[in-house]
Amino acid sequence: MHPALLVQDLRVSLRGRALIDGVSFAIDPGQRLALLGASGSGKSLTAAALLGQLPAAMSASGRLQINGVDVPLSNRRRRRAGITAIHQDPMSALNPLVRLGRQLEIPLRHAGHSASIARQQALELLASVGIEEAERTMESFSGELSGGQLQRVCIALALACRSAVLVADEPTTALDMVSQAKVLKALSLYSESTPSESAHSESGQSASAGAMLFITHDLAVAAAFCHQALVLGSGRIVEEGSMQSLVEGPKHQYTKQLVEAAHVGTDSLRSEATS
Ligand SMILES: Nc1ncnc2c1ncn2[C@@H]1O[C@H](COP(=O)(O)OP(=O)(O)OP(=O)(O)O)[C@@H](O)[C@H]1O
Repeated sequence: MHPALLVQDLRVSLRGRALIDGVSFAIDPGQRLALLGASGSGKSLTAAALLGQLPAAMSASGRLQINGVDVPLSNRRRRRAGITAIHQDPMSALNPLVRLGRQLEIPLRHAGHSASIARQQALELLASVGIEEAERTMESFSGELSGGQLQRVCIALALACRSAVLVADEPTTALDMVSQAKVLKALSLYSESTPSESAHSESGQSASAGAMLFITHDLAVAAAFCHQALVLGSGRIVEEGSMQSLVEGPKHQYTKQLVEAAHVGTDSLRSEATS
């Protein structure tokens, strides 16, 4: 079996300066890999390279495979190749002139669903990410929603695409704790669903459970949500392994600090709650 996502020796440079320097990893179907690292370590550039969204001045080399098929890093039409993004900035993903319901229905219709099934699934996806007034939201334009609502619509849109690989860059930062929990649940259902359960079972298009690259600064969320972790430092991998081994026995200085800070945060919250 091929990994859903294979990245080998990824390099990104800008005017001869290496910003990403030989990053390699693989994610199997149904697995979630946390991409951790200090600010400026190269997380977003790694995601941008995989998504074909690097700034024009940068060049990328290396190998990218999705479900065993090579995808040229120069190819910008990644959704067709089976990789979709959840961006930090929802406005960049949504068309302000098209009703949100229509935007959600387009990938579902492309997958071969009838208009009524596509509408039903769009409503279900909105509900799954905690949008309470799903019917009204379907009729709305992006300018009529709050930042947190828009972020959840973007997540629903990414799930509607049902790609083999989902790249989520800090997908829950703008959300309250309740919404965050709902979104993480919806994302985990996406990565765990099998062909018979998937949104595309009707058309037979979806091949297997989704793989996810999950970029976050929040170790607690990563630990609860991801199976594997990879830590970047100055564009290189400085630590990798199972999420559990990373939390229980961090080796690199940055990872140790991250684990320590997470403990300090939890301990101080606990002592505040009990004092
Ligand atoms: N458009 C750009 N032009 C020049 N350098 C850039 C550009 N974007 C990123 N870089 C540089 O590439 C490196 C990696 O940046 P990147 O945005 O990937 O970091 P990050 O790990 O995602 O950080 P953060 O957690 O703060 O989002 C940094 O040194 C940054 O200064």
